[in-house]
Amino acid sequence: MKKNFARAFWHLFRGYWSSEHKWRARGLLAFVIGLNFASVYLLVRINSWYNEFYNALQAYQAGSFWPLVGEFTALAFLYIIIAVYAIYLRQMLQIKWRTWMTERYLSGWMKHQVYYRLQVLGSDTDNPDQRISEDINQFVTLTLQLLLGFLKQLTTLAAFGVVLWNLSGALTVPIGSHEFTIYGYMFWFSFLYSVAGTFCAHLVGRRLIGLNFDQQRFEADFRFNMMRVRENSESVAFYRGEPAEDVGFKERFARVIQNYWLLMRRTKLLNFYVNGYGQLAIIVPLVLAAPRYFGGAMQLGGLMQTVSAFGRVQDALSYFVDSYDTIAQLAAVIRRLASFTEHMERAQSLTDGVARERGGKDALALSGLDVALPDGRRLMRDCTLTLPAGSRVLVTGVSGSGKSTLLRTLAGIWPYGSGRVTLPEGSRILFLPQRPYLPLGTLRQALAYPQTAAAAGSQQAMEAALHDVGLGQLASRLDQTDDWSRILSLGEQQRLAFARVLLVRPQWVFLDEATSALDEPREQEMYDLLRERLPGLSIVSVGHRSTLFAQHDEELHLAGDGSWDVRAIAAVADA
Ligand SMILES: Nc1ncnc2c1ncn2[C@@H]1O[C@H](COP(=O)(O)OP(=O)(O)OP(=O)(O)O)[C@@H](O)[C@H]1O
Repeated sequence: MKKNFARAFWHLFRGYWSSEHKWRARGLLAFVIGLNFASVYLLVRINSWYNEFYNALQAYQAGSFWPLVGEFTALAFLYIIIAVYAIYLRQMLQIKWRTWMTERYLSGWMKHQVYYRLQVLGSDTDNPDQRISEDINQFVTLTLQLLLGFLKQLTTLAAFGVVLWNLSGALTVPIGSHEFTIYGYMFWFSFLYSVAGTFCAHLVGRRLIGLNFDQQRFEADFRFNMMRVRENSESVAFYRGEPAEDVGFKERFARVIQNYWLLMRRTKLLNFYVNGYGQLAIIVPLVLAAPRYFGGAMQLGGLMQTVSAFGRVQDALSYFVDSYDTIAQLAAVIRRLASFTEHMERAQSLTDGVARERGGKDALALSGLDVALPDGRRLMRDCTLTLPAGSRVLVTGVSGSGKSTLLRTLAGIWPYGSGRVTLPEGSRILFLPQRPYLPLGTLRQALAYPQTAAAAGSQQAMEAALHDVGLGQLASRLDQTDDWSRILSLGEQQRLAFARVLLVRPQWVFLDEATSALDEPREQEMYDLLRERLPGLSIVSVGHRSTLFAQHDEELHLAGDGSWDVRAIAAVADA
């Protein structure tokens, strides 16, 4: 498990650091590490300044006062510059790394229609949006934070450990008739103090981890509940579901508040402890060093330097123990990202069972085509068929017989099956799903999709296309940005999709229940429009309505058990 985890981390980590940006990235990282070392060095210098300064005060050396204040100012100034840039440059590295990873994941998610295949594979529970936006950010931030933090605190511990050791001298403790000498006793005490202190903080604070986790969960539930209502506002309004929703809201919000009270109480306890511990940390080194001070082995300067060094060693040690929370967080992020990466790689490497090529002169040819489900069940078996240019074929069959899946196979987005699909060479092909997708943005962008607004056609062509499909009233709103999939009725959206066909001017069009929300006269108008404006257009439609027969010449019927047959529509009508 640990080995897998380390491998997963390495897999996610190494990409950027061995990419084309590796030298700049490594250089920047080395520079940031160097700045961190420099800041520790300056802290050591400031720490020994305490010694000189307080000794000068104790000896009433007025002449040393201003030079020492000047030295402190210079050291502090340098420290500020270094501390600020260490953070600024770390963030720069963070943003570069995140950009690189995000771009990689976005292109991986888009490549080979992985965003769709993940759904087909049933791996969509992974919330790709969250993985790509939040988890990558967290992975990068936490990794750098831990890596640089560890290095810095390790250096601090080593540097101030030595300072403290040198300052402590030896403490002789008489026990019975024996005398024990503890060398570097201040160092050992600071060590024990931090370990014991952090352990107690853990005892008091560990419940907070679970409580915080629950808090996030309850907040998310509450938010999700409101989002559901927003998304389904019309249904809720029709049902007059406000009282039921109100109960749901209150229940979920009560959980948020209840847990927050627990969180507050536990935080109060922890704050008592943390503040007490912090105050004690001021007095403990003084008490420990006092015997040497009063014994004359140490001057005021040494005492003050000891207090400061004690604080640094203690901070550094606490950092290691406190980091377990961050490590746990990073571990969770790595687990989520690793499983997402694995699913994505699996989806990418899923080879299409059906060979797809361009070549048939103007004709669409299927040879030995099997369309299957992920579990191996065949929806269509051994289909060999040639549809010449200008064909108008209606695919029929009972619900669930595989009509849409056949279209997916022809579109090359369905990986399960075998055989060969040969698409007409050099023809433009367009697939229209039942629910047209309208991207965010202006109506012009929605109309142009999947082309860009600039490539789709002139203002005139767009307006004409809207008029042709009976949406002339929208022509003046082409540049209006809105949530068009909410504003337009499903029937209007379907007509917009027909306007897209007029703009793309394909030679082949595949319609998957693309007129299901239109009334029959409108449906006929749309088919007539295609015939009139795009003569020679080949049409393959999926649909249930009997009126569709009149728009097609042939019927491809799927029986649902894998068998299929093609018949001329006239024959169907005569029968
Ligand atoms: N991603 C998937 N994973 C597993 N099975 C699926 C998946 N998508 C579709 N199916 C199954 O494939 C079968 C055919 O579905 P398809 O949508 O092609 O049918 P259809 O003939 O178009 O139905 P309808 O007329 O109801 O639209 C159904 O039994 C469906 O449950």
